[in-house]
Amino acid sequence: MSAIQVSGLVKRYGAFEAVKGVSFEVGEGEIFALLGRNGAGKTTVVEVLAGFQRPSSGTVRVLGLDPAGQRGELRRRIGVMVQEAGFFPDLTVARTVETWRDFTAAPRPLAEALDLVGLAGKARTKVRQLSGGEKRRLDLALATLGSPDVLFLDEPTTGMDPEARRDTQELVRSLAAQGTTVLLTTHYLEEAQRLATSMAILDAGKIIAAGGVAETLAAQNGRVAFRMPPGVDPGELPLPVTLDGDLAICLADDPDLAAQTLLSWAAARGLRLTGLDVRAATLEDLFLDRSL
Ligand SMILES: Nc1ncnc2c1ncn2[C@@H]1O[C@H](COP(=O)(O)OP(=O)(O)OP(=O)(O)O)[C@@H](O)[C@H]1O
Repeated sequence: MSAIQVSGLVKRYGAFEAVKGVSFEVGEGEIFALLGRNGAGKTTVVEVLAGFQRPSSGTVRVLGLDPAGQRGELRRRIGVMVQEAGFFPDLTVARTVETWRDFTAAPRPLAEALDLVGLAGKARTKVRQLSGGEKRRLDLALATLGSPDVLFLDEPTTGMDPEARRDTQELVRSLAAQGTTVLLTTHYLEEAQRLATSMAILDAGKIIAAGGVAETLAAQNGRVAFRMPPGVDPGELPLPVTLDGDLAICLADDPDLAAQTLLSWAAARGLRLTGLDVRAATLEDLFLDRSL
């Protein structure tokens, strides 16, 4: 059974339709990334799934439950990390976690909760003295306190330094390996590519691309870029290119083969292709292609 099912979800704020008929499913233990630029509707979808907002129409199920109608039951089984956590600034990190433990069924011990997110050394620090990235980590400690079956992470690594981001990604991966289903939103396409098994790209409230990350990328063209040798007309090249200044860009489903073809062509003419850059498709390419 899918852990998350979204079918024809519409969410209106007054006359404004923020989510316009979105459908997707997330399997148990899967990491699913919801991508999209600012205002695409990602947070709205998470809020509906977590039971903070009612859908205007459409059906949403999390662990087979209706988040709006069965919120109490669902709350024990999900963890939510939202973009702006409402901490008490004068409580210490330890007190904050202890307070949350009181409201959580079968919570992790305090030390384990802090250790999990790398905040063990900050137990006695007041929340208002934490950096932005440390606050995100505290938020993650609270979201994972009850070892939830489904974890919603809205931009979990925003504001974190590269090391904390890596640690958080590692934690998300290990939680998923233990069976937790994770739905995350992110602006970092590289993060989605590294973590998620499937994804959907939202644009202005609609899904414009969705599927398995590996399959979607395999269907996307890779890219060969190089500086145009002086005096060469693009029409002379063995493969079609587009020009960006003197940078020639060739899109190809097999970029290694395209690079070989171009290099052989250049070698036969005694030319060099400087600045040669060959790479497989990334989510970034897909995102730029689809949101034009
Ligand atoms: N409570 C609300 N009332 C009115 N409009 C809202 C409300 N919440 C969100 N919106 C609008 O709905 C749209 C989607 O917002 P949402 O926060 O879901 O986007 P997002 O993809 O999460 O963006 P970001 O990446 O900036 O967090 C935006 O245009 C936003 O202004």
